Amino acid sequence: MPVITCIDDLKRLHARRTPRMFFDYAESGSYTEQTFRENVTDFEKIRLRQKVAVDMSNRTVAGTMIGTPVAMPVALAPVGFTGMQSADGEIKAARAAEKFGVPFTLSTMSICSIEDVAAHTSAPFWFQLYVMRDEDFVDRIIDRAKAAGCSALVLTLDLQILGQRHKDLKNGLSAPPKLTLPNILNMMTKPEWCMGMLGTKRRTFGNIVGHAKGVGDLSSLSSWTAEQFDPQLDWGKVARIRDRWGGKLILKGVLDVEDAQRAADFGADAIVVSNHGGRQLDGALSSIRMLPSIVRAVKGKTEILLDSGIRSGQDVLKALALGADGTMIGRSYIYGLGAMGEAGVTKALEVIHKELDTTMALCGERDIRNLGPHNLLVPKDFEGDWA
Ligand SMILES: Cc1cc2nc3c(=O)[nH]c(=O)nc-3n(C[C@H](O)[C@H](O)[C@H](O)COP(=O)(O)O)c2cc1C
Ligand SMILES: O=C(O)C(=O)c1ccccc1
Repeated sequence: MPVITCIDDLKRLHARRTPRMFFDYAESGSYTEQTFRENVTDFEKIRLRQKVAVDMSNRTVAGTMIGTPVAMPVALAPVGFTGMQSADGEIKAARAAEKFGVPFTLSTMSICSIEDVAAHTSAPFWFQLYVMRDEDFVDRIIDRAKAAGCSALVLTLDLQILGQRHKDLKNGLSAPPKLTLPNILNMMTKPEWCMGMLGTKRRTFGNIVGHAKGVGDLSSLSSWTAEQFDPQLDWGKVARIRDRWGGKLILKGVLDVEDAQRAADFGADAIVVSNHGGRQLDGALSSIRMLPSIVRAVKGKTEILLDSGIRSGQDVLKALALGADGTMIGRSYIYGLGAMGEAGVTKALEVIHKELDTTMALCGERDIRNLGPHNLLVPKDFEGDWA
């Protein structure tokens, strides 16, 4: 068993143990990948203020997210195809999150269905909705999430049409994977993954296949998305979904001050400041750079979560100190899942928890709720002078 000390170790192991098409899918951003890269490099530009000779005993990084206690304010973000990174991946990730005491979010585009995940966990999870053209399907999946006891609906607003990720087209990404000769040869070098997949029946989109009529051919994600996702999604339709759901609502993919204000006025319990991990609008600014202006506009009116680019506890601390109430991680836990299944997701959470706790102590803080701009050194031009 290799020694894992950081998220990057999990990423290397993920690349080694999981078929190329699925690792590449996770590791891609859209088009030139500028936004994907800057999500990470912009975190590096923010520096931390060291404080010494401060009592650091009895520390806590525990908090709450949308009113529920959490071991740390870090939720697992919705990730499509999770069950292709490792057999039954959504169940593994949900179990790891439950044991750790953080929320798990199940994607509409998951391999394990809502019902499957609910049957294999006991903590309520969050359900992420993509709005399809088929309103009956949308109504039914909302009802299914309610029936499964999901504690929040995460409505994703930044992907009605897919940003192109070049590698997915070259690899012929699909679930189940297309058995071309290069794919078969590559899979033969990943024996543990193959054994897992042979041992499960869950190899395609469990929330959709068998539930939506006329789903068609799912092998090309971009044309499938264009056919199935509702391009007319607007605030009116968001209201219809809010009313049908009736529970806690989180609006995901907000990257603009006016949109954040709209979401807050709309009564969202939380927003996720996100550029979808750099997978959608290439050229958008990083989420962390957009955070301060959104905090100034809506702090206290709706809970502010942030994702895109978090690879460490230091990154979580920076987001909280800049005013986020909580964070979500996507790739950081997917690397763990692809590397070592459920144990790898647990490892990712342990790594981030330990880094967050240590970094908080070295900043001279004992309670995560006391973090603020006083802990940071932010370059004067960080937010940029954009017209
Ligand atoms: C492989 C992959 C699949 C994703 N699938 C979904 C999805 O199905 N629904 C969704 O709302 N967001 C999806 N996202 C976006 C994540 O929820 C999250 O916003 C993003 O991963 C955050 O960036 P990070 O990976 O740098 O942490 C996906 C991200 C990745 C990397
Ligand atoms: O890949 C993604 O980022 C994503 O959200 C998605 C969209 C459509 C189908 C599967 C995943």
